[in-house]
Amino acid sequence: MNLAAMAASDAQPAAHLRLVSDRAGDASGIKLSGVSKTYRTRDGDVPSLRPLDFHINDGEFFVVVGPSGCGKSTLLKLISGLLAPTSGEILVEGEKVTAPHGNVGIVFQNALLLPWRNILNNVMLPIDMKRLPRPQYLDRAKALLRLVGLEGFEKKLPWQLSGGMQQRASICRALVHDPKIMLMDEPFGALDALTRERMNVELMRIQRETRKTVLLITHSIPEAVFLADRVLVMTERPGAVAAIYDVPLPRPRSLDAMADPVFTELVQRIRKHFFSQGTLD
Ligand SMILES: Nc1ncnc2c1ncn2[C@@H]1O[C@H](COP(=O)(O)OP(=O)(O)OP(=O)(O)O)[C@@H](O)[C@H]1O
Repeated sequence: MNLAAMAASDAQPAAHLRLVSDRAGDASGIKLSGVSKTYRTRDGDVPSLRPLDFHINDGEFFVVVGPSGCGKSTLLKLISGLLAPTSGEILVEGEKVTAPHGNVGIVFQNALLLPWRNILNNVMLPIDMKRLPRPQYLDRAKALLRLVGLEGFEKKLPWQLSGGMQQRASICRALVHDPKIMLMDEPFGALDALTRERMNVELMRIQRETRKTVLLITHSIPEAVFLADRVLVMTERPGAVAAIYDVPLPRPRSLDAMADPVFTELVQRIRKHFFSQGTLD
């Protein structure tokens, strides 16, 4: 049975696990209308995303889970303007995305810090690349490093920091030009389990303090439920929306939230979308 059919065949979810619709018509946040992507290659077409329609609200923590190769990274590249959709339209803050734009900061799985630049100068990289006035952003870069607990490490080189610290620096780099939106592609996938949990708590705090809209991609269903206001579940490639779930856990959340019956029920429910394929943890 395919994922959509599986989702449809399930019994009606309890009220707190209900599928939710998008709040269309709002000009803020991110709005996708009929967005699809087919890669044209020498070996033929690779349909990667079927037409997607959803809206991410301003200030929302929105998490996408889906099987490997279903088009999650493609989705992120489309929203950042690094790729053009084959069909449809993406609006970020009410403006149509036609090219890479400054409304987003991106965090990848690996911190990708430049080894010859110290931490502060790595955080300042977008400012240097965009030729923005350095003095104006220097205090902001230092304040962000303070926010993520890296005060005193400004002059260190990346190899002198742990993996988790490097990833925190890369979050500062994504935020230094003060974008409205943070796009995160498996940001903690390369970290050990304990560091990853700590980074999740840290990330929620950063999002609360900076009030950014976050779109985060993960393979981990528990991580998705722990972090998200809403979780979008994708089908296998070409990816489509299988379901969108509200996460009604109160904020701020601590790791104790994972023991809440609402958390475990929601993890189970999302896992049902995948159990037959065994594609997620
Ligand atoms: N530049 C490209 N040219 C051709 N096909 C591509 C290209 N980039 C991605 N694809 C294909 O599109 C599909 C979706 O890729 P994408 O990287 O978006 O998936 P994903 O869900 O992020 O995967 P994963 O979870 O394994 O990281 C895959 O089948 C992939 O092989």
